Amino acid sequence: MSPQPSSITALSAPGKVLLTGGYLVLDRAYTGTVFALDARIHVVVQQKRRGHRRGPSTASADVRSTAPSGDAHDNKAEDEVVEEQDTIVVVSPQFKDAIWEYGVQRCENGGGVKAVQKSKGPRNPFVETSLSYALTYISYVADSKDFGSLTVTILADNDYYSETATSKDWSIKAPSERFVHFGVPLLEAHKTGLGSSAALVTALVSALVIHRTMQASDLAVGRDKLHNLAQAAHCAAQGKVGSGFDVAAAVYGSCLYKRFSPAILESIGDVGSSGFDERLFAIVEDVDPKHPWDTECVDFGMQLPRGMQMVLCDVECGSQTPSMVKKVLEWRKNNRQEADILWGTLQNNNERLRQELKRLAQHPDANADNEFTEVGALLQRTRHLIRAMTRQTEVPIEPRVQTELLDSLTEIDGVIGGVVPGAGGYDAIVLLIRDDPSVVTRLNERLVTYESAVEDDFGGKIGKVRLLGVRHGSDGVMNEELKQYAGWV
Ligand SMILES: Nc1ncnc2c1ncn2[C@@H]1O[C@H](COP(=O)(O)OP(=O)(O)OP(=O)(O)O)[C@@H](O)[C@H]1O
Ligand SMILES: C[C@@](O)(CCOP(=O)(O)O)CC(=O)O
Repeated sequence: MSPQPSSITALSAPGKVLLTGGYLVLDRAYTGTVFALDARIHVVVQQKRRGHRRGPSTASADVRSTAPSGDAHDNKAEDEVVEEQDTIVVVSPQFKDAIWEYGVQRCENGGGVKAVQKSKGPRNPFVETSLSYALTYISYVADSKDFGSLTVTILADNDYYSETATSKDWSIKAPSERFVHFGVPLLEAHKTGLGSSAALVTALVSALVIHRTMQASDLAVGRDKLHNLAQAAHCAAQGKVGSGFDVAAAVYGSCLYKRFSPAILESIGDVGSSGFDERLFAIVEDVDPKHPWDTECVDFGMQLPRGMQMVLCDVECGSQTPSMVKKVLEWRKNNRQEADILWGTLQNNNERLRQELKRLAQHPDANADNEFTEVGALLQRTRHLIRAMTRQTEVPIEPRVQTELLDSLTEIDGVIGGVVPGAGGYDAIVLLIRDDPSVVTRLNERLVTYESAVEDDFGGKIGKVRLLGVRHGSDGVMNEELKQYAGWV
């Protein structure tokens, strides 16, 4: 029997592209311009069973989170709890064998609520941590330890992953279907770098919190809390505190982003540690006077100027962002004077570019010739400075194969300019173009025969270059209608 509509909650959150401010945005002294995309990750939460917990009281069903794993007595205690447990089944039906089943463990001494994987197969840290964080917060604010059993379905728009034979086939056979099958396990799918984990964590924690503690209509007022919860869960799952621009875009949409002070999340501790639920509550509700949230998302929901569009080109490769970040930051530490000049000049130029985009968006008539000349010049200058950063840090931020690609595409009539977004490297590039189908046609024509002809300065290679279908989206997390999931949920 299908559940009643009121027992289903569906939300989605967008992917991102950091147009400017890569590396700079890790430091609060600088900013990043982040655009949300129309590629979104959807999460549908279905209530399977509510309020049926039998047997011992909640307190006696608590699990000792600090128990050594080999302890026979504690394993027995865990087994007993498993019988009582609510179960959460998470499925990502577009991928092979992408199903994770979790038991819900209530930890003692305010350790929170832990999602413990019961099914075999690889773990999914982003799903697992989002469940633990959201359930801990919900159980603290709702004063309820009873979640019932849930089924969670994750559906992602196509462009988060490179095409597979199955997804190509599927798109040809059913062109009007929003979601496709990829025919491979998730771990074998090549990500295109659009921020799937941030969109997933944001949509998942938001869907669970709304499902249990809010009305869908409360989304706008609850947005800051959902942001704080998603940042905390995303950092924990990644095992590091990044700048968080990807989560901010997933929550608020396109914006000028200034990061939060890392100290806000540094002493949260692990799920299960004593007092975790209070610490998480203080972070989500922003009530720690020593560490107030100081994220700045200015002009959120900002639009591109009328007549302009943004496209991305997948280069079928992918970069090792953490090692690149480590190297750039190390260089900056050891070359502070040079770095400050470069960082300052880049920030200045990026800010001018943002202001120009804003001016054009607010005054559509200011671009009478439809050429966006100043935007093109500012993008070229940003690239020039990024290439200086590449040379000085010896990190492939705009490696030669990407310079060649960007130069070649910028020559095309209607292409305003482009950059390697975010951390750069061999990830998808971003182009700003005139919003005219003929420009996309010309781009596709160039890409069909495009082959790199230079030797890369870092030994990198780009594969088949392909225009992704993704465009600027601007909106952050939002409620969704159920009918679009027919056949999947
Ligand atoms: N459809 C999905 N279903 C379940 N988990 C997913 C899905 N898509 C992504 N994930 C989770 O997110 C992880 C990928 O996140 P990661 O941060 O490495 O990449 P990204 O966010 O797509 O790209 P980038 O960080 O380069 O912008 C996957 O390993 C998986 O744990
Ligand atoms: C290098 C950095 O500034 C941007 C990384 O962007 P992306 O994941 O390549 O889109 C890191 C960060 O901001 O967390």
